[in-house]
Amino acid sequence: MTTIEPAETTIGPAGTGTTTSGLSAAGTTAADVLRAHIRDVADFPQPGVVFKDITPLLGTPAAFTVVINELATTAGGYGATVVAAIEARGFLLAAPVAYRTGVGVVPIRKQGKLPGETVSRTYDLEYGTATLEVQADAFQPGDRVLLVDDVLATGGTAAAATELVRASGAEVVGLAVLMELTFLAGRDRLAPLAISSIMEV
Ligand SMILES: O=P(O)(O)OC[C@H]1O[C@H](OP(=O)(O)OP(=O)(O)O)[C@H](O)[C@@H]1O
Ligand SMILES: Nc1ncnc2[nH]cnc12
Repeated sequence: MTTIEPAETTIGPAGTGTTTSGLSAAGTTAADVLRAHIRDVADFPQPGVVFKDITPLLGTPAAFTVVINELATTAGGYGATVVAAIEARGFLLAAPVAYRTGVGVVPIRKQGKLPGETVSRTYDLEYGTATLEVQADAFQPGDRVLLVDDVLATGGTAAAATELVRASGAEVVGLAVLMELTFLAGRDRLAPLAISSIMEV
């Protein structure tokens, strides 16, 4: 496998010395970088929910690189042979993580989007109900699958995705997310699944 090291890029205000390695001389971590590029939106998509908007992160190449590299390191640590991307925001993260890690990416989509035979699960999330699907032949026997998403909240989405992968005959080695809303206890719901989050809220 070819190892590609991205060019070291300075991010943040000039002179802060934060780099794409995720660490600066001052000890800035990937969590610090992520926290600085998340926008809280009150009462979206419904009253009482504080929505964690990742669009500032997506729009800041150097910060995005730090975060993708961190997720790719996680994927390598789990020995993942394939990354499963949870629609929609998970797609934006899982594809570059798969590319960086040198593995394939499988889309886990909302209902009605995938052709051919699919496996599906309906679940509740922090603000509603949804159905996820994966193609029945998406995984090979022996695949070690890392689920990738932006947010772990109640864990409903990740639980459904885990069930889908297992029903397709593959092993889920873990879940990697940008952030975990700890007050919603998704981690407890998913136990004993291995979960890696860059930052906790
Ligand atoms: O842990 P949970 O309570 O299940 O919530 C987490 C999920 O909620 C959001 O997805 P959403 O369904 O809003 O879809 P989107 O990415 O298409 O916006 C988020 O991207 C996670 O997938
Ligand atoms: N508060 C939140 N912000 C962004 N995505 C979410 N998914 C579930 N809860 C969320």
